[in-house]
Amino acid sequence: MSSVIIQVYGAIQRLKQDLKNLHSFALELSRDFQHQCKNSLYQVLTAVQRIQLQNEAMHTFQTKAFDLEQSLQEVNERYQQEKQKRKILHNSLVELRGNIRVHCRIRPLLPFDTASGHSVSQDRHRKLSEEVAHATDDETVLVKCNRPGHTLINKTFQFDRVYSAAESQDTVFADVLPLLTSLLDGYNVCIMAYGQTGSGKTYTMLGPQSEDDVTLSIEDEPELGIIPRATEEVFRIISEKPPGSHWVEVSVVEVYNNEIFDLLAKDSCGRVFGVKRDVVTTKEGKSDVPLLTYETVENAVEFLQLVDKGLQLRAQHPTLVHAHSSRSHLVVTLTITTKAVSADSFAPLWTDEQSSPRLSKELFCTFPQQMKDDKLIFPSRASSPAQFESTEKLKHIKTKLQLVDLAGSECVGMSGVTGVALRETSFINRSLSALSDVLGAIAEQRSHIPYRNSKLTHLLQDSIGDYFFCLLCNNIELHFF
Ligand SMILES: Nc1ncnc2c1ncn2[C@@H]1O[C@H](COP(=O)(O)OP(=O)(O)OP(=O)(O)O)[C@@H](O)[C@H]1O
Repeated sequence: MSSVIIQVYGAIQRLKQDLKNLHSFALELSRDFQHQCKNSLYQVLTAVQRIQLQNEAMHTFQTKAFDLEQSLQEVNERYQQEKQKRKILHNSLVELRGNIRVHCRIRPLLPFDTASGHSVSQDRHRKLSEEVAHATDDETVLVKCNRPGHTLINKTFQFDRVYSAAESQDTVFADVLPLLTSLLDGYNVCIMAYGQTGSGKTYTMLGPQSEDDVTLSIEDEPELGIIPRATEEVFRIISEKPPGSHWVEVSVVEVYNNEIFDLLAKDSCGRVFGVKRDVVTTKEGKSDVPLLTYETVENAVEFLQLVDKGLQLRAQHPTLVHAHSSRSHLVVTLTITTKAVSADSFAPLWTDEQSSPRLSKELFCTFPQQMKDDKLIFPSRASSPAQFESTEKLKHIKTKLQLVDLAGSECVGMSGVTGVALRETSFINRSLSALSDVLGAIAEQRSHIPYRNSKLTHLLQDSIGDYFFCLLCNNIELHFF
């Protein structure tokens, strides 16, 4: 019996020991578990805290981004408003100076003016070697009219600006520059050189002409004229606009004996040859030359190469005064197409109040019919930019820059021309006279402007109607007095 009790007691002791072991194992387990839970909880809490911090940072960032976006929008709106104001001010300034402006350039006395090769009389030799016209200030030219059998008369003529013989191509171009900004603002612009044969029209518009290759930039040839300089400037302005928003097409024509010749038309071998074209008025009242060749150009170099090709075909004949006289009017047209990004991207620049007739400008007209000291009023017309003629539906707006090197005017009686040359001279003088009529009609604000009286004025109709800038070139002789 006692051995049974002992066995039971032993079993109870072992069970106790097992229970004790189990208990301490359970304790250990629970301690581990608690520790792990604590760790996980800590990690979860840290992660939550991090997320909270990130959320806060995100929120701050979002608020800042929103603020920045708003101020960017405000700045952008202010920039657009300032841009509109700049356009208004710029174009008002251009208008205040006059939609039609006539500047006079006197060219220096050159060696060939007195060269013995000239078949001129002794009397003319004497007159040629003395300066008969000079600038008395930057708006006045004094001309000594000293004709055989007449008493010497000094006449003064006033222009918007007079350039003396010493003034550079740079100075002349500086006055043209603001018009190019207007061009990109949606106005058509016409810049032309008018004057007697040999007076420096081609030099002013293109630069010195050589038999060699065309000069391709102002760095290579500082004497470059208005045409290459204006093109460089147009491409410079375009480079500041969004890529692909503007493109430029070029046409080169000459008006010879009242006929229009396309100087960029190519034959089947790709060679350029002058093809006769006609000018018509479209149903929108614009001038257009059907089938005229337009070449797209990407930069001023490409443009000059094209113009150079066209120039090879231009009619030239020697006159008594000038061995390489251009006998045709050269019209280089840059058509700039602007992609309108939105309906209001070409919002009107003028309010009604602003478009009311502004300053009238007094000019002495310098064209043959008005040379007899007539004082004409050239009002500043409140012309609308070309874009206004487009409806909102249109996606593209076209503006034209027409650069014109007119044929030399000659006094038929004094130049001694005969035959073909006489015919050329008579056509040249008739078209210049038609140009004078058009400008007179615009100046007097007549309801009918006789653009169609000559192919030259018909061709230039759109640009003369907006901004017209004429450079009256003078050499030492002024035959038309
Ligand atoms: N401001 C100037 N400075 C230096 N040379 C000039 C200037 N103006 C003109 N010349 C030179 O005078 C000559 C005649 O000039 P240009 O060919 O430009 O005359 P034009 O008016 O175009 O003549 P035409 O009507 O007969 O073609 C050229 O040799 C030209 O280089």
